[in-house]
Amino acid sequence: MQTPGVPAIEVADLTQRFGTVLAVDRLSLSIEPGMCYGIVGPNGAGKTTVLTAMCGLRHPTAGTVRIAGHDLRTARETALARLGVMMDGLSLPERLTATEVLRYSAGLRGLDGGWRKRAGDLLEVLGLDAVPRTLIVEYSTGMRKKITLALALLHRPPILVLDEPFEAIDPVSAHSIEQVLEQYVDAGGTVVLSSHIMDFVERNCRRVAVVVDGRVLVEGPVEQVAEGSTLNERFVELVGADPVRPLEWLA
Ligand SMILES: Nc1ncnc2c1ncn2[C@@H]1O[C@H](COP(=O)(O)OP(=O)(O)OP(=O)(O)O)[C@@H](O)[C@H]1O
Repeated sequence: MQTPGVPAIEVADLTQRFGTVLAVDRLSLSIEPGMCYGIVGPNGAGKTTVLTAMCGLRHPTAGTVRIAGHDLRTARETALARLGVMMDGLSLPERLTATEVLRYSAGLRGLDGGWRKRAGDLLEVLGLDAVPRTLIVEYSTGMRKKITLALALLHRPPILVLDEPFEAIDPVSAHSIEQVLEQYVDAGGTVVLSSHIMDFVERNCRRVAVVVDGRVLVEGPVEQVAEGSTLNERFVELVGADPVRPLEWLA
């Protein structure tokens, strides 16, 4: 599915400033093809900002992003054609149903007729086939997340970039999504995702980067980063959690 030896995604010295805020600080990552790669970190650490730059949705202040060897600045179209993206805030055609939105996307991408079977399968496994007449504007947060995932997979890209794919997703749907991602990686696909669900990262990701204050604090195989603890325990240890002082008005 991808060229051996060429990283699926390579980020070098990525820096992102928002005014006086340094959201990402010379961050570098190299993600080999054919694995699920997790990016974890506390709120505001810079995970979404890194994924946004990986998808070419914002030009970073500095640094480079290569997708399958293609520099996003000089070969943007070729690079982005390899990606399926699930990010909050991506606009959707609100007055269409799920099937219509998938048909619209297939048309824009010039996909051959095989998209119909894939669209039907995706709607079924994501449980969106139960509401065929519902317009996107009427969707809940979790349903929007699911249709965005279906759109990300429809053209069978070799690389998926997913920002918090399980946020607002019910446990049954989360189980289905996990199985879809497993199949995708088993077939040679690369998944790069951010998540606060450490259990998922531990079960499914081969490597993980712990990002704090826009920098990579630790990176490596999940078992190595966890150092014999659970990833959750190790995360709290790494990030540092002070005990919450007693709030007298709660007593
Ligand atoms: N568009 C923006 N304008 C200004 N500041 C921003 C913008 N986007 C992000 N930031 C800031 O950049 C920093 C990193 O934010 P980011 O959303 O990347 O963190 P995150 O790790 O994804 O957090 P969370 O886990 O809460 O989703 C934060 O300080 C945030 O306030």
